Amino acid sequence: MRPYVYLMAAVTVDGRIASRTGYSRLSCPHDLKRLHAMRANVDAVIIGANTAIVDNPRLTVRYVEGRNPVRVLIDGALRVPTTLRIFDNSAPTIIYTSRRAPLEKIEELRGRGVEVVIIGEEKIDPGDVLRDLYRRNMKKVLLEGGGRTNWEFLNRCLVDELIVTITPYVFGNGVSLIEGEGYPNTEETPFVLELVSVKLCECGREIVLTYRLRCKNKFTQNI
Ligand SMILES: NC(=O)C1=CN([C@@H]2O[C@H](COP(=O)(O)OP(=O)(O)OC[C@H]3O[C@@H](n4cnc5c(N)ncnc54)[C@H](O)[C@@H]3O)[C@@H](O)[C@H]2O)C=CC1
Ligand SMILES: Nc1nc(O)c(N)c(N[C@@H]2O[C@H](COP(=O)(O)O)[C@@H](O)[C@H]2O)n1
Repeated sequence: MRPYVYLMAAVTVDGRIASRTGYSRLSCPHDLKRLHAMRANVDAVIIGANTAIVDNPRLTVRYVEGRNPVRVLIDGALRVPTTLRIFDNSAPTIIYTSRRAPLEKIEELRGRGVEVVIIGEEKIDPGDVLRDLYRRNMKKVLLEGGGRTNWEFLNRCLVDELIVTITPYVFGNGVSLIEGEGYPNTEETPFVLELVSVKLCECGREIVLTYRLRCKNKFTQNI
């Protein structure tokens, strides 16, 4: 068993979530409210190491009323600095890392109340992460990027709903919503996307697309 997985992001018209310099503040105030309402609705928010390093996010609920989700970081090499805001104790934080992680860093973080879970030899299987979160009674989680982490989950059919806000910008380069090895055509994807809704954002210049993902039978993960 695993939690239901939402993937939420703001993209430019050319599908980038960040520019080549790492700039990613694409959401307007209403879109941020939507993001924070989603955070308040889920049990955990998951990010990858680059997002943690580049954005130094809080991952708390601030623009709506609601409780903070558990913050989950996936960092195979445990290369994030220990000074990040997600280690500030304003909400629980769990790190999933591998046996490659430096022991001193693990000890330091554990000493500061961060839960460090060693899972895997090098690469972390996102299915293992979801199974572990489910065992901790987490039934709904939000994947908040970045592109590489999105690919790791999506490529294994581990995303149930995709909520993407298209914002009125173009970067021409940078980080894509999904950053992976890619698919050669529209047939060879492990999933299909079913359109659920198209909404104009309250700010007036953005479009919010919601898709449900259906995993093609032969790719269904047995978790
Ligand atoms: N506009 C938006 O909505 C958002 C934009 N961003 C932007 O995305 C950018 C970062 O994206 P990316 O560079 O693609 O990196 P990322 O944030 O997806 O992190 C990738 C890293 O996470 C770790 N990781 C992820 N999955 C792993 C696994 N299965 N096993 C082991 N380690 C794993 C690895 O260290 C990997 O290099 C940032 O600039 C950030 O600002 C991030 C979230 C939302
Ligand atoms: N939905 C969305 N829209 C954007 O424009 C974004 N830049 C992001 N980024 C995500 O939000 C995190 C920042 O969170 P805090 O404000 O620090 O709580 C960032 O790290 C990305 O995960 N998302």
